[in-house]
Amino acid sequence: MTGGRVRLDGREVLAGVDLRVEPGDVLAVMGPNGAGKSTLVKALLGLIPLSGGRTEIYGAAPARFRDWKRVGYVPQRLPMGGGVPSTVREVVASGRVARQSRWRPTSAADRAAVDRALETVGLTDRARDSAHLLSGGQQQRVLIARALAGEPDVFVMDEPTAGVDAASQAALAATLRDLTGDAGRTIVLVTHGLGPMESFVDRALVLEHGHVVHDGAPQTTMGAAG
Ligand SMILES: Nc1ncnc2c1ncn2[C@@H]1O[C@H](COP(=O)(O)OP(=O)(O)OP(=O)(O)O)[C@@H](O)[C@H]1O
Repeated sequence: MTGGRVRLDGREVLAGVDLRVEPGDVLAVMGPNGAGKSTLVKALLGLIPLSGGRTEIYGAAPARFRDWKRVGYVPQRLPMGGGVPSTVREVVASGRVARQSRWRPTSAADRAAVDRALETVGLTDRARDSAHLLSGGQQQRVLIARALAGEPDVFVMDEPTAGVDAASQAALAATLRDLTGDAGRTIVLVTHGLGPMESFVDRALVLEHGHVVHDGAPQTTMGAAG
């Protein structure tokens, strides 16, 4: 993103953000409530239009980007679709859609990836339940599993551990740590505290009032989970 600006309801929410995420970066986006963190990650993916500046994903403007299987997005909460209630497994399997085509519908590899993702977040035994009937923290784990199932190169996660209990946070941190390092995945995650992720997050971007006030090594005060 270069000079990224976003206006919402006449207010400048992102005030000219420059951010370059390199392959293999593990970046935490931090800052107080309302600083623009969610807006930033949505704008990076083209989910919110910029009012100034530009952003590219693997060299393409979001509207022209086609290779969505490379990107796994974890939104802040499960979108409440108005249609037929989906099971946990169906939501997780939707993370494979960008890998499928009319000519190559669900394969054994897809099913195995969904099984692995469910297992990783500890929801194998809830696979047939309606996702909307799960608790908030469980729904968060469903969204994480959906991104994992897609086996993307880059994960963009908006407060993945919000509302998730300590044991599940530690499990998620271990999963993310395995995706970094030699596995080479790129992670951009919004969080209020690094908590168990402190050992592998190598860069923190701190926003205040839509401005970047820090971009570099995480500072010790950022460790506390929040
Ligand atoms: N759709 C919208 N319309 C108008 N204003 C919005 C909209 N979405 C967000 N905002 C405003 O933009 C600002 C930044 O919101 P954003 O959700 O990006 O903050 P955040 O840093 O992610 O906060 P939090 O830590 O509470 O999740 C807030 O003041 C919010 O009220």
